[in-house]
Amino acid sequence: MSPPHPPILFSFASPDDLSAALADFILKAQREAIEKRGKFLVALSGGSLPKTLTALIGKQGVKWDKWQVYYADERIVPLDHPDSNHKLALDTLYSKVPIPSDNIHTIDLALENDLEELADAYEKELITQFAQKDSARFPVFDLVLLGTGPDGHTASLFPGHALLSEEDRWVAYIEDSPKPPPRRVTFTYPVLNHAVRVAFVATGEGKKDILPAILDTPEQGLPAARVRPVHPGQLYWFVDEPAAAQLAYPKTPFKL
Ligand SMILES: O=C1O[C@H](COP(=O)(O)O)[C@@H](O)[C@H](O)[C@H]1O
Repeated sequence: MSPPHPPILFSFASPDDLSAALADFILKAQREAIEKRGKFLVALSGGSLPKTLTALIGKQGVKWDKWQVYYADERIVPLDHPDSNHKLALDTLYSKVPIPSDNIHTIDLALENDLEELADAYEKELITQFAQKDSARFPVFDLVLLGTGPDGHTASLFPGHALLSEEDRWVAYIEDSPKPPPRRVTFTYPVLNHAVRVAFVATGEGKKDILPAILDTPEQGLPAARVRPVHPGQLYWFVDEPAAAQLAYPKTPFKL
């Protein structure tokens, strides 16, 4: 099997420039996905990511009715709680665009007392979506959008955690997240690393110390550095200048 492609790093002068380029990138991914399978399968993160998607609001060509959106990770709190990744995406994006609510796949909080069951139920929701055409062992998202914390975690995969070695489950749970809230569910590497494309987005000075550890010395094995989609999948990094300040990794001029 061919080795994974190296990550492609795009750096932008400002968060607004980044957001505009990311919107064009997403639109291209959407076009290709709809041509290929009639829908656009996207996984979203929480944290600082949703606000980088606001350039999609009102953008020509976005086929919101074709999007099927899942969460790369979610915190076990009510869906209208300020810590909920869904609430963040709803407030920042969905409430401002015509995406059908049936196309947004949230966790089932009726199962919150049994996280194994809750994670299984979310995994089944993926199986329903992907079983139609992809008979592969893993779901193949058209686009996974990730962030990384200052500790190098991504989704809810934290440094040194046992979940970094999960090879079978698509959705796993943790009850000891070092970042609150402690109870969460997360996609595992088998899902993240079978996507057609994965894009990390990192903005601001707060990310400048961790990015070299992820991109320049990936052998350190930080959770974000372990995202390497299998061939022919492609990994992209969208960063702004303050986040990129200490990176040696070569930048590629942005083009679609
Ligand atoms: O807890 C989380 O953190 C990461 C990174 O968040 P950021 O605010 O530092 O960008 C986020 O990607 C993840 O979805 C979230 O649950």
